[in-house]
Amino acid sequence: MSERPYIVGNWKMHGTRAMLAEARAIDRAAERLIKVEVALAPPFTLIHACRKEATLIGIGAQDVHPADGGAHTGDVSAAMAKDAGAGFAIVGHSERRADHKESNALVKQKAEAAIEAGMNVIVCVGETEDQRDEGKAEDVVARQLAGSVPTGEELAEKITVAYEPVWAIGTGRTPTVDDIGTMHRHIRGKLVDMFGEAGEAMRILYGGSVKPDNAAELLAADEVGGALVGGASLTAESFLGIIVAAAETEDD
Ligand SMILES: O=C[C@H](O)COP(=O)(O)O
Repeated sequence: MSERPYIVGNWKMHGTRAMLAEARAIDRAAERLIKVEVALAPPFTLIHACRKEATLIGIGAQDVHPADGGAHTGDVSAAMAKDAGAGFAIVGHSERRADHKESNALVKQKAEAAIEAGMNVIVCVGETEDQRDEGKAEDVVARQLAGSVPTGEELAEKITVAYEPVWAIGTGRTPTVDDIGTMHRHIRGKLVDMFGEAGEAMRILYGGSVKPDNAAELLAADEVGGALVGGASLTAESFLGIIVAAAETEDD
């Protein structure tokens, strides 16, 4: 893959202003960032401050509401997230699909709203353990892609897909490198079906228990263009360990 690896930290519901020091430290490791595209998705409450503290890396939102605005207590629109400093939005994370009963159709609306507001999107897909055990993982991911990813060749460069097997998130368990490669090739095929030639260049990230000590191996899997990192993105030390591993894959 020609593009630099894309390493995105998803802080989930972690972080007060005390965490800004971590964002600053990640940003200051500028010389290592040349070979790697790095971004953080802090909670909404820290987007503006992270954007001010960290000038080199991307800053994004973990979700957006599909509507432009209105009577939606507690929600944040794409335009509001962008105004706070977010350049991209994660949509369809399995925690939102599970905690908030988000359907594929809703995820697609959110992705469309984010793109309409001028942001890029990371659309998350991934099977549960039961679905994998039943041999349904590829079908589940195909349905999620068909239902959640906005189509149109001109949108391809704005969309990244993150494959996150639900059973690997926060568990310390990961699929084998072969299984990741198999699923990423499957996703690539679907993206080419959906976007034509433009689907060849779309980035596909792997997420689920990526750590400094397994990052090199996971990032080397077929069709893996980077990582969506949860727990190991919460300190600069561990996140930088993954970034360094990603940079080293580019040296090979
Ligand atoms: O968005 C990130 C993923 O859910 C992975 O989380 P994790 O690295 O803590 O397993």
